[in-house]
Amino acid sequence: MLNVLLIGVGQCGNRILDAINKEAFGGGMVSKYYGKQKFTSHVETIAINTAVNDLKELRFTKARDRIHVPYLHGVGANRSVGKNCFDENKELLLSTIEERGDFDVAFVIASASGGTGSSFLPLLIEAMKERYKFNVYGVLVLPFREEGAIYLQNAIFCLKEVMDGKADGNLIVDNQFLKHLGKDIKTAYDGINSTIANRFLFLLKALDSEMMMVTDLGDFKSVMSGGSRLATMGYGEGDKNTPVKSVIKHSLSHAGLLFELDPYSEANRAMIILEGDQKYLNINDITSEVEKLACEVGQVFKGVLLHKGEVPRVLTILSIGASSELDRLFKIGVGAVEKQREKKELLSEQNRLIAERLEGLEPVY
Ligand SMILES: Nc1nc2c(ncn2[C@@H]2O[C@H](COP(=O)(O)OP(=O)(O)OP(=O)(O)O)[C@@H](O)[C@H]2O)c(=O)[nH]1
Repeated sequence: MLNVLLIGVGQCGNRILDAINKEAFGGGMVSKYYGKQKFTSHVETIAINTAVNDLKELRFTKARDRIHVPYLHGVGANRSVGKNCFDENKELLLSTIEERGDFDVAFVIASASGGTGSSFLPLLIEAMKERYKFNVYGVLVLPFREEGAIYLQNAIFCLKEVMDGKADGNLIVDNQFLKHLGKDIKTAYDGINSTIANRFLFLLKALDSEMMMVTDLGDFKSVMSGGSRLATMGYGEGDKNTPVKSVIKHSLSHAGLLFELDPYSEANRAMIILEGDQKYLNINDITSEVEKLACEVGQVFKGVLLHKGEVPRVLTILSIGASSELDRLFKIGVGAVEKQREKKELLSEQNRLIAERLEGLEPVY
């Protein structure tokens, strides 16, 4: 049995962790106290935040799993403030992790664009990698593109830090790409968070199972460390009449992915995990789809989880190589930084002129 640690930092990371706990405990309001987690693995969860109200909002995460780092009400999207705050509280956070025992793998989840999560995530992963032997992965949520210049610049600097950082890899999820999951911001968040939660439960189940064809933590690491150190997930689910080929294709399509990617031309490595009743998992169909992807991507690991009576489901992990969507994001992020700089320069020029005009003058009454 694997020992897994899931950490959610900042409001977005906390909420996604809460959605995972909701799924894992079955969704009842008190099941976190009496219920048994659905995981095969032993899973510990920790929600970290500088804003106590964000922690209070969590409904499925136990009180003992919510760690408040005192800093009034969040760091206000300022990553420099967030980084200082992390440094001052690093030992508190690491000792909280150590109290939970030893782990085989950990995931740190946060938005790339806020203040707390996006500044803590790269530093926390670095600190964990320096101190512990287990693999640590980041899960980063990218902003809606219209959320403003500060969120955009935070996102590109955070992304750059994780691409150069110590994590064993990072999964990215794009709010903008998944916007269609809700008709307003609240339902979009709920839809995105529960989508991530469902895929996470699938992934953890797969990593801790005896599979017909082997994929394990080692293969996962190989996929996650490929390319830009960024990866994303795809998912497909069929019914008893859906050919497994279509379920695999769905997981690799726009409708199945968490980030805009052409898997055939932009992925570097892949892992495909199939689950269901053997009668729905035609091995020749699976092999031909996997070969098609492997021809373009290079390396594809595959695993099959057999469950009698269950409809076919597919989870794909794709490491991202050169990606046009990443390129676009960096371009608009750089534009946002330049605009911020211009505005700051204009303001300081205006202040200089005001000071110049007032020089030698006193108010007259
Ligand atoms: N998918 C998803 N994104 C969210 C959610 N809540 C916030 N976000 C996104 O997260 C980004 C803002 O980051 P937050 O997590 O709120 O910020 P924080 O890390 O708490 O940092 P500060 O509030 O600045 O201290 C924005 O891009 C939001 O769209 C959520 O529940 N789900």
